[in-house]
Amino acid sequence: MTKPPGSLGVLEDVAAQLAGIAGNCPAPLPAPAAVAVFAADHGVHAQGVTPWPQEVTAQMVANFLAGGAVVNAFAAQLGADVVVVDVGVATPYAVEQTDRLLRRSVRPGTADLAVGPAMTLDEARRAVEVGIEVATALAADHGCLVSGDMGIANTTASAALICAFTGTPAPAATGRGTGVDDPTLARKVAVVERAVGRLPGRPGTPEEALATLAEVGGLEHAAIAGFVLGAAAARVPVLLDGVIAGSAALVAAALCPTALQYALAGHSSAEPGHAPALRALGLRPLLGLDLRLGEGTGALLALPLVASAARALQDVATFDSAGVTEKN
Ligand SMILES: Cc1cc2ncn([C@H]3O[C@H](COP(=O)(O)O)[C@@H](O)[C@H]3O)c2cc1C
Ligand SMILES: O=C(O)c1cccnc1
Repeated sequence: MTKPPGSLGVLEDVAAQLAGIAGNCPAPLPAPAAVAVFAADHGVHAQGVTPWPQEVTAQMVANFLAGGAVVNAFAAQLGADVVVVDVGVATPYAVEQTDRLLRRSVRPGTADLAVGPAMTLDEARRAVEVGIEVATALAADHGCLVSGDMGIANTTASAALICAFTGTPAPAATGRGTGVDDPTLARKVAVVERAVGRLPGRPGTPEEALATLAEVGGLEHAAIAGFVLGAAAARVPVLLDGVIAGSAALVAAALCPTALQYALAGHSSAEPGHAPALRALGLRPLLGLDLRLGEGTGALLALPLVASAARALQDVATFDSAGVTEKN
């Protein structure tokens, strides 16, 4: 390529990764892209770990379908499709059925992870399978999958998963989520500490990973883990969003380590657990914008970078073809 070797920095790694994923060089453009917003509720909401009422999850599902959320704005900017996957929203919502809403509820929200298992092993497995199914279907007509999440209180479950899988102490992995005050943050840390304290230790096997997910995770975390597995199986790149996706990717990595070779981290979230999660995954975030929203927004913002990396590999002339003299 007509540029000094290495001059595209991290984008060269991205281009090589895309070529590896496709098994072809140059890789196809990561287009069209589809963001799947996995929505679910959390029994741990009862512990007062977030100021937002639980019904906001369902209300945001309606907002996503109406096109009114930030993820819709960013997706529109990039020509990406948005689908919403209900894996366990607790509040009923009345929306017109469209093919952009997949009703795949495993249960109407998890149980309170502060006091016992969030879900059964079977429910965790079924939610993982929803993610695999969605990724498989989207990969048939999309060149890039993007993870999104919606679930009031889900940063608490994310922190618990990150502690469980990386050994990070609860105070270092637990953050302010939507912007909680000091007393609420202290409650969150205590809840995460207590939940992780019930676990037998760091999960090593896939069975232990599923058990950890069932004990302290969320239904959307399970589905996003499956989404990563499904994207890898379909040989399509999957762009990960923030701390919810990062914690879910830890589950995916424990279920199938090679699956993470198909994943890119779109950005580094302001939530403190995200950095140790990405470190454990060996993923370098493409953007650092102090975002803390979720929905897939940070991953979508990184999509033009990934597309440009692929485009450069496709379009840029070689020294030979352009008649440019090589360095001495
Ligand atoms: C209106 C609104 C839109 C959102 N979109 C994403 N989240 C994000 O915030 C929630 C997690 O934060 P916490 O653990 O503090 O509850 C999740 O729903 C996440 O997707 C939202 C939150 C709200 C309130
Ligand atoms: O990192 C994220 O995706 C995030 C952070 C805070 C709240 N919701 C999502």
